Amino acid sequence: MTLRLRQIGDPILTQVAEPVSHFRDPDLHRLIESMLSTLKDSNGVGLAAPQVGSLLQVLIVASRPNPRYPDAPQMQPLVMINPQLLAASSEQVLGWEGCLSVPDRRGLVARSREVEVEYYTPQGSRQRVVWQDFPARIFQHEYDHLIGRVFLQRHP
Ligand SMILES: O=C(O)C[C@@H](Cc1ccccc1)C(=O)SCC(=O)c1ccccc1
Ligand SMILES: [Zn+2]
Repeated sequence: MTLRLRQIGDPILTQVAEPVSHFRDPDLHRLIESMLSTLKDSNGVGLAAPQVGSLLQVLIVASRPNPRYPDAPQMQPLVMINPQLLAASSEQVLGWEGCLSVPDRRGLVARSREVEVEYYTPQGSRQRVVWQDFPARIFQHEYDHLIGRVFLQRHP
């Protein structure tokens, strides 16, 4: 089922998501399936649960080569539950971003070039990953969604 993508102005996008506590909850797995199909239908490279109305710490990173990042890796969508940013390089890079919740807007955003992340898979196993460049950028964009930050949004 494809879920409605919340747009800028929807208060849920400025709230902080809660950690997942029950990995065997069938609602969690229904949410993950819905996010994967929403991501596919929207042709995005990332998605965070608040964007589909769920204040849970679930995000997906799905880098693929594209006109702005032609050497981006082609990734199977990676579902990350309760992600934690363990380290972020002080070296930052400016790059173009879009947001499925802010249609028709592109913006230049400074992000750490490298991140180290710890997360849980839908099966509940703890993993660590180190990303650079576009996957690192996508992660930081999605991680912002989990703490109620939307790119280019200036709080009045
Ligand atoms: O709103 C989102 O979280 C999805 C967003 C993720 C993102 C794109 C670009 C940089 C960082 C994070 C999108 O997928 S926007 C639409 C899109 O498909 C796209 C935009 C720019 C480059 C490649 C794809
Ligand atoms: Zn976004």
